[in-house]
Amino acid sequence: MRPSASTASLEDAATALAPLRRVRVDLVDLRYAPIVRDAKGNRAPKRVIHGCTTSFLPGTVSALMGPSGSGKTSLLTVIAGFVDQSHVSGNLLVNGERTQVRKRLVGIVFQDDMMLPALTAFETVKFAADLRMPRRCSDAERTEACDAILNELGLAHVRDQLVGGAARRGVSGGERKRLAVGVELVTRPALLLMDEPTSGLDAAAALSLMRTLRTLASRGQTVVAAIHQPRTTVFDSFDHLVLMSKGHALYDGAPDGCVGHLESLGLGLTLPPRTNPADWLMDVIAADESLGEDTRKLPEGWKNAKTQKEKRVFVVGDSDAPGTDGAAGKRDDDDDEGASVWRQLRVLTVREDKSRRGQNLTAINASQMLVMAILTAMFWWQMPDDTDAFVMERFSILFFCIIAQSNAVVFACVNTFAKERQLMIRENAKGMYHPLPFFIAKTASDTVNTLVMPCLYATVTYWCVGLKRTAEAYFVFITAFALCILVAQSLGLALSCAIPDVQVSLIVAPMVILMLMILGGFYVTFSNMPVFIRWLSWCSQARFGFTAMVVNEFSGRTFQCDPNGNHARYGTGCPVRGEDVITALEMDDLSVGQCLLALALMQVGLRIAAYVAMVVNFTRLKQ
Ligand SMILES: Nc1ncnc2c1ncn2[C@@H]1O[C@H](COP(=O)(O)OP(=O)(O)OP(=O)(O)O)[C@@H](O)[C@H]1O
Repeated sequence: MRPSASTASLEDAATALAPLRRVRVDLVDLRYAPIVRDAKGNRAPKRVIHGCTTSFLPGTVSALMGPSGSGKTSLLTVIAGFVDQSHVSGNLLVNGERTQVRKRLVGIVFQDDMMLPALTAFETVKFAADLRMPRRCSDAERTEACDAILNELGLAHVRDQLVGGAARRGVSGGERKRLAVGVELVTRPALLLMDEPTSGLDAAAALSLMRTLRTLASRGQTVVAAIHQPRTTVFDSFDHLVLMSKGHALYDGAPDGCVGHLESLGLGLTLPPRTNPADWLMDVIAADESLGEDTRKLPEGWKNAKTQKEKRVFVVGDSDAPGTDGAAGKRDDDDDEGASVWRQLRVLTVREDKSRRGQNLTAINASQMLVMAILTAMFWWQMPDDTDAFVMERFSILFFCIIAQSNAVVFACVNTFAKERQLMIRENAKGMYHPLPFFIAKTASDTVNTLVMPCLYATVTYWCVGLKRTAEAYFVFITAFALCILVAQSLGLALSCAIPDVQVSLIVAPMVILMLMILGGFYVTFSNMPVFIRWLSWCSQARFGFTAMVVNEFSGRTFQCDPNGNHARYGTGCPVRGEDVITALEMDDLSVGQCLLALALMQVGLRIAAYVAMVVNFTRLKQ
């Protein structure tokens, strides 16, 4: 890569896309049996790959083809090292060495490519480059490489267009697939694995993508694509075909030899004229699968085939594999890992912020805040501060502020994290970053973005309804409110991280927050709560936030008695002392400072709990 020049030339593209080294992968009787749970909850290994022996060579495009459930995706994830290795047996050889492919040398594109819809095509590739390119690369070199990649993949015209998604139209399906390839190319991987690269694309887009894969292979990349039922043109563009069914290999060799092999088995199989071979192969496999596992003919047919016996299997220790750099040919670039932890933190913080582009300060959010503020102001407008008739109203508006915003924040947090976590799991498995910088970046972004609208609402409400009119009281109120909102959000995040099922966390989180609200002391005073549950109020952020606000609002004040009112609840004296109100509400056991400290500790504790749950649940190697 050359350090200067802003426009990516063809030469730049060639360099940016050429793999760092050439890698040959040999599978020798590779088996994969993950532990699965049945309906009764019993755990047992499930044989997903039954013994696969094949070779993937640099400079070639190989296809793993087979019906749904044949094990194509599983084989790709096993090769990429994305599965629990204790469930894998047999040999996986990389340039003759029994080892896993180094993460920096492999790029994997999943069927459901996950990208952040609010980023542009260039930003998507650039963030990947910032996280994955060698540390010594300058920013200019990264930008140059990204432009070269976009040019090469035919994406220059959508460089500054948003990726988009279901809610917002962005790049087309074909462009999206190519962009997913581009994200992987930033590390110049030797081995590119793709799951269903052409699914959802029309004939022209599918062929164009295949041409791109061929170009990559021509530069020395080893390309392996799992594909279900390709069109004839796509089928013809492969160099190598592995036909699979229910974890068994049915054929392995040149694509044009596959039909001949099946026809030669003596099963009366013949490709009808003017038929797409891929369609016919799927029909033949479906018929064979319907015979049942013990009476199937095709797996046995391949085991006994002459071509199978003649296949040269690469052996352990043979590091002079033809067409590779050999195990000894390891290059310095291999050792240059991606971004440092500080760089990861910086890049992820910027990405987190950009990925929320258009989400926080939208017209809808602002309108929602305005409507809520108008409604609140209407009901509690400018309460007189010298009569006890409005003591109850002061009390209720404080709690309403907490409850109105906490629920919305928790729900938004669970929803947002549900979308982010799959991407995080994938990127973490690819070794793009450590979970800690991701979590810190998320916490920083959450803190800023979550508070803007609720604090605006609380500020407008505070002055409209006529709460204590001093700057100091407002400052305490907004601090208690902000901490309360942040703790509620952290609780939502901790629950999302602890409960891997999104649907369950969407049900549990609002229930927990409602429970904590009831424990806040507004609806039921603490002494009237059932003893067995009263202690839980010490875990309620609403209790601390509400107590801080009540003490802040009422201390040091006196209220004249309304002649028609019943002030007995707040003490016998008249005028009513604010301290008597606090005592009557059973909120005299904690000071404002203690409440704020408790909220701050809860915030730190919940974030730590969320991080631990995230690491335990989401950053293990699993897809
Ligand atoms: N971790 C796992 N736990 C349970 N079952 C698994 C696991 N991994 C794979 N399988 C099972 O292995 C079989 C093969 O799945 P795989 O996704 O590899 O098939 P595929 O050929 O890629 O299918 P498709 O074309 O539909 O994507 C399926 O029955 C799947 O349920």
